[in-house]
Amino acid sequence: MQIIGMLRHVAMACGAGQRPLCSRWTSGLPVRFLGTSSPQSPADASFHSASFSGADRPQVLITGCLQFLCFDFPFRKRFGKDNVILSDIRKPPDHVFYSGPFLYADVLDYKRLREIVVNNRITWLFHYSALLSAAGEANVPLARAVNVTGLHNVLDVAAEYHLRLFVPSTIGAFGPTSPRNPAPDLCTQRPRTIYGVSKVYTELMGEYYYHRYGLDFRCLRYPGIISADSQPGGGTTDYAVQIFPDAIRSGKFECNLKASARLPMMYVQDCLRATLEVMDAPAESLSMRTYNINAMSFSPEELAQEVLKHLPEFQISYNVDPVLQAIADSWPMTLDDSSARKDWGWKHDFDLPELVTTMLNFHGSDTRVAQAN
Ligand SMILES: NC(=O)c1ccc[n+]([C@@H]2O[C@H](COP(=O)([O-])OP(=O)(O)OC[C@H]3O[C@@H](n4cnc5c(N)ncnc54)[C@H](O)[C@@H]3O)[C@@H](O)[C@H]2O)c1
Ligand SMILES: C[C@@H](O)[C@H](N)C(=O)O
Repeated sequence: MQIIGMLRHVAMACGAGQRPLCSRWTSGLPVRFLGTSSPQSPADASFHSASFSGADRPQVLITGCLQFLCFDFPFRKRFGKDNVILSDIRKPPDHVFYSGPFLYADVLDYKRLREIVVNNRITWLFHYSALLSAAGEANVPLARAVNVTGLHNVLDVAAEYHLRLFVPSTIGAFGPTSPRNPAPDLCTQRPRTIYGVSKVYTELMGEYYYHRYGLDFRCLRYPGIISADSQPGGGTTDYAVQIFPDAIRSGKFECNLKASARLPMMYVQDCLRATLEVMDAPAESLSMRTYNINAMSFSPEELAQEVLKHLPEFQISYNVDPVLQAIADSWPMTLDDSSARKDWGWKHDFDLPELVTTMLNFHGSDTRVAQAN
């Protein structure tokens, strides 16, 4: 029903002339990108994968790259500095602006996305723009626009230009009626946040475009991602990022989730490696288009215990936010990622002790540099 509703919405928008490129219809579906192409079978879909070989380096576009997940380093290292275009609607900091191509790209602007893809001969697209769980509940219309309408634009551009498309999903795509320990790849998914609903829609639409148009869509359900490079962007798992700078700077941390709120988490380096690995995987090795990936699973209490091993004076207190806690309660405690491990060899490197050592070292050296300056 949800998909039909969305398609109806697109149909109405086209009828009202809001989408100039949406002028033709096939089998009752919007075909702003279809031209004369006919539906492709999944077997045809592997054609797109096979076309990237030898010296044929992917030309990469990344949307929404400026906030939490810092894609610059591994992606440019992997594909070459000039072959990766970073984009966002925010103003880039110096280190991003001077490190390689950066463009303004609002994912709500379909024509601009097409222009960037055509002018730069883009072949792979990583679509990261989104509003996260807490930010989405704070502004549902904006989350619906960026996470759903933005996704429509990206899917259509990717299908039109035969791009390989990666879009992350999340543990937030599960809901209170999903199995929690662990959540398998395929199960009931009835999330209660606009973020989760938009990500289930992403998974289904990507799979649909794969079957219907042969789009090479690949998707991973990320756990809560922990990185030291930037500020978290309004998620339920943000506490597990903020605890480290607070522990180093003040020796204290006030947590907005319960001590026992256990969630799946992953260090950013594992997350980005998984993303590159699934994009590199031969199409024939993928038995599905959306995979769970798992690394560690911990509660605030357990994370604090691990921090205490390094900082014996560290104190954690709890001031539980009921909205965030309700979201956390509806998410899995851990994910079953056996299919990712079997199909394309996924294996995480960072468990809780390595994560804590790495994060504290990063913020410790950061603080020491700041003090020295
Ligand atoms: N951070 C996590 O723990 C986590 C976990 C699971 C999945 N993910 C997924 O990874 C992706 C990135 O997450 P994040 O933590 O970096 O999010 P974030 O909120 O920190 O960053 C999102 C980026 O999207 C950009 N954006 C917003 N509106 C836009 C628009 N109209 N056009 C273009 N860009 C726009 C923002 O400027 C921002 O830079 C999201 O799709 C999210 O669902 C993240
Ligand atoms: C889990 C993830 O999708 C994001 N960090 C959030 O909490 O919303």
